Amino acid sequence: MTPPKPTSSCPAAPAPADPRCPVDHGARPAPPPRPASLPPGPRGWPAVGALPLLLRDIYRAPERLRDRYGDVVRVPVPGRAELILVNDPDLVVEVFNRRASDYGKGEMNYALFSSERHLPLPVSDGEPWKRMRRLLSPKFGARQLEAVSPLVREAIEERIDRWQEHVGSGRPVDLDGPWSDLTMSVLLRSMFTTRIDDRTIDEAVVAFRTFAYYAAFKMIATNAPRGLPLPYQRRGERAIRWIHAFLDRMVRERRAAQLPDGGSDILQMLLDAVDDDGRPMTDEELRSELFGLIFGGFETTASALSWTVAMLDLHPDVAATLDDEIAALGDAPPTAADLDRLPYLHAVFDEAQRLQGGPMFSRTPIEDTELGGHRVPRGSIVWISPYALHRDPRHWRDPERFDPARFARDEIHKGAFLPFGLGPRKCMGMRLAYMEAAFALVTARRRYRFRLAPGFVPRHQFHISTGMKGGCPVTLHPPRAAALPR
Ligand code: HEM
Repeated sequence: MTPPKPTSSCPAAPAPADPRCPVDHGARPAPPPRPASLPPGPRGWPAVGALPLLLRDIYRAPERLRDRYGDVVRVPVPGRAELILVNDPDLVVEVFNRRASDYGKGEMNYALFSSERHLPLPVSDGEPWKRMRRLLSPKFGARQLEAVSPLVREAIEERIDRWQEHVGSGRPVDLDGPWSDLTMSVLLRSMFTTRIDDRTIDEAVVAFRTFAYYAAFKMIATNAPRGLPLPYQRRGERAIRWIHAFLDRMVRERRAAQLPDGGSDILQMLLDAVDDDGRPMTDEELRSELFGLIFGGFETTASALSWTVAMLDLHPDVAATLDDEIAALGDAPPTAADLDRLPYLHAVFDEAQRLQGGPMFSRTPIEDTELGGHRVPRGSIVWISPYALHRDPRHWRDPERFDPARFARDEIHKGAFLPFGLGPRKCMGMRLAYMEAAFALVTARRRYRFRLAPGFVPRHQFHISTGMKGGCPVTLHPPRAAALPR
C-alpha cells in the first residue's frame, strides 16, 4: 500500500502538523544540532593574522583579547592549527581536570622533547603517560621527599654559604645565576646523592639552559612553515648530547656501585620502581625521565625564587612578617617537619608566582569538541594564560597588589591560580619545589638581606619559565645591617 500523500496542509514532516492529517508522524524529530561556530576573535592582518599583537606583548595580549572578545577567543595565526584562547577559570578546570582525558599535550609540547624516543612525563600522553605517572608519582610523595630532604638542605647550604663573598661589595649580582646553580645542585644531589663537582654543575646549567632556548624555538616552529632553519639548532643538539652522556654516566655508575645501606635518592627510587607486572624502567626510559625531571625542576624553581626575592625587597612589611615566622623556627637548619610551620612563607612564594604568571600552557583536543558553546576543532591549540588568569579582576581583589595574606583570607578559584598546573597532570615535583623554596628562603634570609638595584621594576621576560627583564640584580648585605641602601 502506498502511503497517503501528504496534504497541502501537512508537508510530511516540518511542524506544525495538521491535526487532521491521517499520517502518524510520531514524535517530532529534534532539529539537527546546529554546529557550534568557532569562537569570536579578531580578523587580524593578511598572512600574519594576530601574530604582531602576540609578538608585541605575549603577556598582555590575552587580556586585551578577553576584554574585546570574551572568555573564549579564536586568535588567527599563520599555521596549521587553530589557536583558541580560554580565559574563564571554569573552562580551565574543564580542560585541565574534568575533561582532561579529552585533551592531549599536542604537537607543540611533543616538539619540546623530539630528541627522545621515549617521551618523558611532562610531554607524554595516553597510556604511556598513565603508566609512567603511576610509577613515578608515589616517589614524589611527602614520605619519600622527607627521605631526600637532608640532601636538598645540604646542597642549599653549600651554595648559599658561597654568596658571602658578595656581602658588602656593593656590586649588584644577578641572582638568576646563583639560584640556577642552586636549583641544579639540589636536583643533582637529590637524584644522585654524590657531590658533583662545580665544573659539571656549571656545564649542566649551560646545557639545560641552551636546551630550553632550542626547545622553545622548536615548540614555536611546530605551527610555522616547515623547513625554516631553527636558531640554536647546533648548540641545542650539542646540549642534548651532553645531557644524554651525563645521565648515562650517572646511571652506569649507580649500577656499578649501589648506595650504602639506608641511603635514598631519586635515581634509586626510579630504579626500584616496577609496574604491576614487575617490569622496571628500561635504561632509555630512565634517562629520558631524568631529563624531563631536571628540565621540569631547574629553571622553574630558580625563576620563582628570583621573583620572590624581588617582591620581598619591594614589600618590606611582607619581608618583616616572613622574618618573624622564620625566627620562630629557632636557629637549627630547616627540616621537612618545619614546612607546616611556614604557612606565610608558602603564601609569599605563591603570591610571587601569581604575579610571575607565565604566558602559556596549552592542550589539544583529541576530537572535535565544544568549549563554552563554541566549536573547537581537533588538533587546535587551546591556550591558557596564567598571567591573565592570575590577575583577572573578576577573580582577584586588587590583583596587581603583592599581598600574600590573600591566600589565607580569600577564596581562590583553582582555575584562576595555576603556577603548578591543575588536575591529573599537575606538577609532579610540586612538593619538592615547595620544600626547596622553603629551605632556600629560610637559609638565605638567615644569612643575608637582598636589595634590588635602585629603580629596578620587575618586568616579565618571556622564556620557558618567566623571568624578569635584566635578571634579578641585587646587592647583598648582612641580615642585621642598620640601614640598607635604597
Ligand atoms: C617552582 C617550581 C615549579 C613550577 C612552577 C612547575 C610548574 C609545572 C607546571 C605548570 C606543570 C604542568 C604543565 C601542564 O599542565 O602543561 C608541571 C608539570 C611537571 N613538573 Fe613541575 N614545576 C616546578 C618544579 C618541578 C620540580 C622540582 C620537578 C621535579 C624534579 C617538576 C617536575 C614536573 C613533572 C615531571 C611534570 C609533568 C607532570 C605530568 O605531566 O604528569 N616540576 N610543572
